[in-house]
Amino acid sequence: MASRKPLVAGNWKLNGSLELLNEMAPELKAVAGEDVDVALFVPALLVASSAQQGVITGIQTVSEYESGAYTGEIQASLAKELGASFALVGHSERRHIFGESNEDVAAKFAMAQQQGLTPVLCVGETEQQREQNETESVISAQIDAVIEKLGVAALSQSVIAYEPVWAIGTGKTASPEQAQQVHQFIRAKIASLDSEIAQRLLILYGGSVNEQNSSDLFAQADIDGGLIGGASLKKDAFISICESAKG
Ligand SMILES: O=C(CO)COP(=O)(O)O
Repeated sequence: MASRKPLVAGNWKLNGSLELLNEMAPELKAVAGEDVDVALFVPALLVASSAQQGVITGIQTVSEYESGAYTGEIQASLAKELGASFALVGHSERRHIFGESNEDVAAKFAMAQQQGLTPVLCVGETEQQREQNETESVISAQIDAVIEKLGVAALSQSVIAYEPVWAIGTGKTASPEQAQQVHQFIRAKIASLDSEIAQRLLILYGGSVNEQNSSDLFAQADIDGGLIGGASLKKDAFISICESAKG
């Protein structure tokens, strides 16, 4: 079985500051190492500073357009040039607040990859969809949009983040068993198309991860780290979450 190096990534969303970045960067580099990769999805305007300080850096969204008359959009190629290595695509806040469809997300995934960024495809169901037993079909459709556009091989250069919408920013974490069940479903779904890609794929969990619950979540067989919102803005909490992902 392929061994997977855990990745813990902070998603600062529309929060944080240059000051916080300067304070956290040295400590994040110190905690990262052979046992865990640590990344930060900072607001776009902080990407250059974060990367210059040697932090593995991601951008929170990219435009599906390469360049041109699209005022306000974020150019994937420029994020790459400024030192980003990852791009979040399809975060539930982009899907639900900004109306991004599965097809939009697949287009952003394609553009990120085309420009040399590793896309982190966020998937997850709402509370209502879970209650109606639609979790697997919703997540399948979110992943299939990418596979239909680019083929399953595209997933070999990507990361998937399972973030149940009902667990984001609510303090209601999925239990380790609930999360593992969905992670296992995602890996099995991809394995049915390509087992090697599935074995190597990092699948992160996100949604109210904190320093109390991270160890149990990360101990699950198919959970390869986390995507951390609120707790990634608190230095000590975030460092302790990163530590807990080490074997
Ligand atoms: O959306 C998230 C990370 O992308 C999760 O946010 P919280 O950790 O604040 O629930």
